[in-house]
Amino acid sequence: MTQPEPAPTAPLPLYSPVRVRDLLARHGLKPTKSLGQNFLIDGNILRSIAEAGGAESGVPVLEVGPGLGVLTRELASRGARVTALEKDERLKPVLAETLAGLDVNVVWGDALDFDYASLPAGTRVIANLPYYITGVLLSRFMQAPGVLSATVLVQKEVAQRLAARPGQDNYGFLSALAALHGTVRHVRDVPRGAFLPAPDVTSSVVRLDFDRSRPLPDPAFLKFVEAALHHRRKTLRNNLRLAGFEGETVGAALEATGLRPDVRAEDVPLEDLRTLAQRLGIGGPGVIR
Ligand SMILES: C[S@@+](CC[C@H](N)C(=O)[O-])C[C@H]1O[C@@H](n2cnc3c(N)ncnc32)[C@H](O)[C@@H]1O
Repeated sequence: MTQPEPAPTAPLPLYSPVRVRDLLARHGLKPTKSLGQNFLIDGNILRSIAEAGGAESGVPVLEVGPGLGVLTRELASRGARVTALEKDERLKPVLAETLAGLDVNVVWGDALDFDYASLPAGTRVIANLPYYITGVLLSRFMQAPGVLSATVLVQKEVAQRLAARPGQDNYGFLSALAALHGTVRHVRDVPRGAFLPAPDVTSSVVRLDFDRSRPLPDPAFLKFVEAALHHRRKTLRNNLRLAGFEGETVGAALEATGLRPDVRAEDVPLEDLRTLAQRLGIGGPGVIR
């Protein structure tokens, strides 16, 4: 009697831990901690990042750090026009394998050296960011006129900082920067187990939408805000003095703005920082919007 043929089993998806381990082993790779290499191994999370980020047919998408290509595949299979920036050239043969048949523009090099101003209008950034350069990258996306939104996986603590308002825990320069460029929405938390290897902390997906109908904030004003919030728990007066402003001038400007002389930097609304900056002669037309 002949045995019935075993039913064909569906191949495991690319993001499954077995496939990810196999890819790494076959290419002789170990994730590099200093490059923030924590690879996603959870299909639900991948899909929710792609969906929340607006990866749709014909949409230009920028991904920083494609890694093994699992998120990249998800984005490209939805028809998005993906450009992916990757620094680790050891991943060349991996991406050649995992992105085979897909039209993805992989740019090899440091994302910190990329010219974000060259991105086409309507670009959506969608990425599981290397955590060690999250802040710098977010500020580059905010300041790139073509970028409409950034949907990114970041440490939960960074997500909280992005969404914080003056007077709240975690409020600081990153929160002010985000508020000056648009809005922040918390999409979901992501447990450590969704990555291989697991990072030390919980992560979150956040979506930042940038209002491109407004001019970009004046760089001098941004510098002023950064200085004002440098030691956020100290007084605003002290921070501005440390930044080189003369104590009496700051005192008079605080009084004229209706702020207490000992107001803590983290409690000052952005509108008041704008008024104060104008009183101190900082920034051009972008200061008041
Ligand atoms: C958190 S992993 C994300 C990998 C993949 N997208 C995923 O979700 O599984 C971060 C990726 O960013 C890459 N990377 C780190 N620093 C970079 C840099 N300065 N420029 C470009 N890519 C970088 C790492 O090599 C890694 O592939």
